[in-house]
Amino acid sequence: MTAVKKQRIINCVSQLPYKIQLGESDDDWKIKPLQNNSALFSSFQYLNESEDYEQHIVAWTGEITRENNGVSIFSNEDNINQKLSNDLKDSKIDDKSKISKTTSTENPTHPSELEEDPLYLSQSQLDKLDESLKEYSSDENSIHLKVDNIHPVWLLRRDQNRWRKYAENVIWPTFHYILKQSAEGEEENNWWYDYVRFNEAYAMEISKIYQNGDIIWVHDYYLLLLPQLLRMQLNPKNDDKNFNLKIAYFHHSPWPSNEYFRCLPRRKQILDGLLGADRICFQNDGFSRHFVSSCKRLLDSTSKKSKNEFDIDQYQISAYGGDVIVDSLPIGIDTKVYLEKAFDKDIDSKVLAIKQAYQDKKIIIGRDRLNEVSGVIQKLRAFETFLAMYPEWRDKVVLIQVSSPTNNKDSQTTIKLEQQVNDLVNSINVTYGNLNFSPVQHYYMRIPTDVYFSLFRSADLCLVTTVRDGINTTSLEYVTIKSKTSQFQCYGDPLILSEFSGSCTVLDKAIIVNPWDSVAVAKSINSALNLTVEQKYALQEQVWSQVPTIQDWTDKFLATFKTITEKFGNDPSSDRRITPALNRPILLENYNKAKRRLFLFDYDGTLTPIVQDPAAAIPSARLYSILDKLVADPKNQIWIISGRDQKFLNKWLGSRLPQLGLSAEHGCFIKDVSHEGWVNLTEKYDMSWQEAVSKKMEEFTDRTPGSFIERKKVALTWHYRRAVPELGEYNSLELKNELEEIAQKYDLEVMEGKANVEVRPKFVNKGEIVKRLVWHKHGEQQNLLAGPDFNLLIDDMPDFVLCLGDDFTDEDMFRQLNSVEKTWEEKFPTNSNQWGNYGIYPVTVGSASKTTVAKSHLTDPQQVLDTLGLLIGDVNLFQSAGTVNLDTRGHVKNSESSHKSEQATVAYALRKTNSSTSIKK
Ligand SMILES: O=P(O)(O)OC[C@H]1O[C@H](O[C@H]2O[C@H](CO)[C@@H](O)[C@H](O)[C@H]2O)[C@H](O)[C@@H](O)[C@@H]1O
Ligand SMILES: [Mg+2]
Repeated sequence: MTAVKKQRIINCVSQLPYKIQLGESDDDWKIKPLQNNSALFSSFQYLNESEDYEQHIVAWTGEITRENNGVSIFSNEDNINQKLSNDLKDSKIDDKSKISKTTSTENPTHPSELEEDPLYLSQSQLDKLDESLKEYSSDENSIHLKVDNIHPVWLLRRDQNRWRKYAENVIWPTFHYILKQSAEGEEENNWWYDYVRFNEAYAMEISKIYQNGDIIWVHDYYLLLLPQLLRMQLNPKNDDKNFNLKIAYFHHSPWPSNEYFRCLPRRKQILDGLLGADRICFQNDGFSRHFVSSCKRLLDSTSKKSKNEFDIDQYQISAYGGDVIVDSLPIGIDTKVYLEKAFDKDIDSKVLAIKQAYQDKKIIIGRDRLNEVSGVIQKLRAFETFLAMYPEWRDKVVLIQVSSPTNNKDSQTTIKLEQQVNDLVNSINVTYGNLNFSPVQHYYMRIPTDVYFSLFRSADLCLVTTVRDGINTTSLEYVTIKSKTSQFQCYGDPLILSEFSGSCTVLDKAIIVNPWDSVAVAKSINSALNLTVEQKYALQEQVWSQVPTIQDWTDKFLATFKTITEKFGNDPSSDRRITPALNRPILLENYNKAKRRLFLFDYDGTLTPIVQDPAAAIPSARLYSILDKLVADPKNQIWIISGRDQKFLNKWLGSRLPQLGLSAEHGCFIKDVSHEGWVNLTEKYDMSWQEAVSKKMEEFTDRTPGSFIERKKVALTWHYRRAVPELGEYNSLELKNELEEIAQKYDLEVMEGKANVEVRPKFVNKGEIVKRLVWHKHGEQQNLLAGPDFNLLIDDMPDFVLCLGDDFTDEDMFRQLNSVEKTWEEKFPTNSNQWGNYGIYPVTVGSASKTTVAKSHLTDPQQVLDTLGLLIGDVNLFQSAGTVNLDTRGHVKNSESSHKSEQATVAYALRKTNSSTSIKK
């Protein structure tokens, strides 16, 4: 019997669940488990043990450190943890000398030492580390997370935490409603380029292991560009119909309202990056709604709401018909493991120690990261208010607050926050404490899990006052631990939970508070501490039933994803092809190698952004400068193929740049490169239709305030951008229907443009123009009255065609180019280039989910100009994501910086060998 093939899942997370350090010798790798992100890691563990799945994990190694003068960063942390453990064990926790001041971590391996050490690892060291990691991660006997298939992402540049900067300094604050004073300065640009590289490095690693049918599951805000990059990297070969790229994304953090999200300068690239996924899932429906509204506002998407199989709201986001599913599913925890681990004998003795230390006192526990949104300040203020409002509790309640440092612990903001916390703690302890007792015990450190469990078990109340988070697993863990009876009566002690915490949408039966209202929180603390045993138990029963398990979360997520991919996969009416972003590095390589380049540009919405008034959509200085450079290269032929009339195109383009070829009114008129005369291709056509169409349009203009008619030589355009949107849209459909009747009579085409309806003769269109321009001897004068020359040899025609357009009328150009490519494949099968194609790029300008026959997309005119700037050498490759080959240090492969870095590695190794030989001597 053949074994059933397991479904492969490639889980992509920002960092491996391990910390890596290089010891004294060159191959002495030390690996330790990472403490945070335990909920997600439990899901990995679950999948690793599953019989149905074969899991692969792709993750960055995190900052690899060196042992500093024999002092391990691990031993330092262990020392700190040991200190708190000892405090608890020795019942010294209320020793005045320790509690009056905040305990904080001191870290002897300061990051600056790492900055100066660019970690020049030799290939053999890397191989050894790879091996050690694989051994460590799959070690059956160890207690850390076991992962059978681990694929580390190497990024070993100087200042390794550069890879975190954009995510942590720009995205994270915005997602948590913290607006930093920031501009698109050079520093932020560099962070962005690193962010793009970080995502690129993942795409590369995944492309090495990807097999058709795999589920790729991307996690959180470090990897927002990855879904789209994967669509670019993992394109089907030769339009393989069985190719089935399945990408799911889960967002662990909050998603902000559009008002905040749109402050991000790279907002469109971010949305576009994410929309490469088939499904985008959030912690709760509020976040999903924010995301949908960002797509609507920024990408002109529409959305349809329905329910999924678990009765959860889901949105089908469509921009011009393409679909991405957006929904929510709050993450859970491994309750079984918590219940096992928190109740072992060792922890019993620690609980006993704490209980004895606070024999006659109620214990309130708080455990948060120390950052601007965890609400530690709000908690302390509320506790202070509580002691002021309820004097009867003074000396009878202790708040043990454990605040763990974040990666940003050395930032000015965190230092200031730490100072504020210290001041508040001291002020409360001075006001309400005495010689023997301080009501607030603050520990600024990471604590080991046994201490964490013992504190939770000892607590009479847990206080979570976060002002914003994705989901607060601390509250889930607390409720879980309180669900078990034990000798220390820890069952059912209540939880006070902030209404701004993501978990409050899950644990809505907990005691919910507004952390900004310290009086209300103080009252809730008082009521919670006064609950009778029966009340506590009743409350606990309800809250406990709401805790989601990680197993359930994983199963539900995958089940829903299966339904989504199967439903769309089998539904013939659904066209959910997501158009990959244009692969800019390959385009650049192709451009540089090409000898005969043809550019076919639409104008409005492609070279200039759409604006209210058509007369105001004039070329920018940047566009002129790009066109100047493009036309100056004799290999290039540039054509603007637009719906605009000759007058407009002449005025703004032709008179300034006579080298441009122009086509006006959707193919009705044409003017050759470097010539002045126009030819009217509709000259012999009966124009009596104009009267009937104009009359109809006038009728609708009267009915639609703000609308107007643009009269060109041949085509007529009815614009409604300045009308009330709903009325404009509604009347445009009506008008279109009525015009169709006239169109049949005169053989016209009625086109729905961007907030317009246009009419022109059917036999001319942009595609016809493109056909004659491609089937033409490159560089030679056009015979404007003759058609395409199908007898040409491939070497006479362009070997690079970049066609850009944004709306429906441009699809004719793309369709034509696709057909040219097909014909060339048949006619000239041996003449394809090194990438196996003919250098033809039909590119739509708009979102990834737009329905189009183009092969790739660019988001907007700004990205169009960036791409053209890239070709003429004005723009850096990392202005926006492409897909680039990177070396292990994060340099573009074969680039100058990559070579320099390689040389430096060799020089470093040599220096090391020399110095060790001279010491030996
Ligand atoms: O083929 P194109 O070059 O893209 O031209 C298509 C139409 O573009 C113009 O209208 C559109 O752009 C205006 C300016 O941004 C905007 O106000 C309007 O709502 C859009 O529909 C132009 O006015 C038309 O003549 C072109 O046919
Ligand atoms: Mg356009």
